[in-house]
Amino acid sequence: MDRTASGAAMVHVEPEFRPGRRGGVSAENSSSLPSTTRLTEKSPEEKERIQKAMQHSIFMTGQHLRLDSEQYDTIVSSMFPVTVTSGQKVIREGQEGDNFYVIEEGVFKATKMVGSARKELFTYEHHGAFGELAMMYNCPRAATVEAQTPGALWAVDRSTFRSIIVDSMIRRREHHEELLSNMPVFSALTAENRAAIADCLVQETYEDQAVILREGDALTSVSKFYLVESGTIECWKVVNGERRMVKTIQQNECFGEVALVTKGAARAADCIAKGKVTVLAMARDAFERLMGPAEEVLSKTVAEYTRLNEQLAQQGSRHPSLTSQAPLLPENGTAEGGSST
Ligand SMILES: Nc1ncnc2c1ncn2[C@@H]1O[C@@H]2COP(=O)(O)O[C@H]2[C@H]1O
Repeated sequence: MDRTASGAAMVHVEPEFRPGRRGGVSAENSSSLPSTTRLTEKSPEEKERIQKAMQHSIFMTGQHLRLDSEQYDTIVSSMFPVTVTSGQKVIREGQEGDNFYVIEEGVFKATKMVGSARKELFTYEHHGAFGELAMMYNCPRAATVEAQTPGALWAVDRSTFRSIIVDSMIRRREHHEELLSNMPVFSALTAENRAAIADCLVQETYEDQAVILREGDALTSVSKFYLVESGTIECWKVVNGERRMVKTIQQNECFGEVALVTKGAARAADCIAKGKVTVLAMARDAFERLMGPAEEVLSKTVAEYTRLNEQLAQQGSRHPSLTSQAPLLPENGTAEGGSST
């Protein structure tokens, strides 16, 4: 095994698919992928290396593409390692795109011809990703990317990349539409409304005790509305100076609607993951744009919470069923806005 300048191990492979290199070939999701795609099970060590490499890519962390955990896993399974030598051109401007690359290690310089001179665009210092534009827009490579040191990359080929993204988007929409059809809050919506909502939902996962919303937090432009896909949310609220668990929210139910419906009110309760939780989050602007037809249902929910809170406030002592060991809230912010997978 070779070592790069910084001493990290590099795996030498040809820049092509390596079927079944480690473990079995995963059949999951493979039916809609090109026949050339090999989904290879990655070892825990490889997964860690890929995850580390992807963390530094805005594109791959989903801020750009909004990959959910399923899409992310499929991309990881289809990745194959590529090693390059110093001076090697990984991508040539003007050529047809072959692969999308995530940097594990190495320095790479992107340049472009401007007039008769080659202009430096960007230097990737051991992290980042490149090569997505030609894949997504079916256009020639917009720049040349050359290794400045020996490097290690993870690559996804063009047709796999395209079909994972396109196919995952379709499957994700269908999955979301099915979930929405089981959620009472969406019962008044038309199929078209639901399809539009399905497209803008982003899956987020939270570990046990993660604080998703915190009572008293003001709404911001990145505030969200949440649908519980799996798991349980505990809602805690200060009532008469005492912090109590006031509600549990389960699969197919929603939370975070009160502040959005009452426009500008602070979050009315802490919403905390009980065990591992998966939610579908809807951005505030999408909520305001798309949830109009659900206004009546949402207003009823808000009225029910108001009634419940009045009842709780009138209770002289703690109701046993409403109390339990209150989880300590971390000092700093909530998970809202930054924990999509
Ligand atoms: N008793 C309660 N009063 C108000 N909101 C509650 C209560 N119990 C649970 N919640 C949920 O907790 C969420 C916190 O954020 P929101 O106020 O936007 O919306 C709130 C409701 O979805």
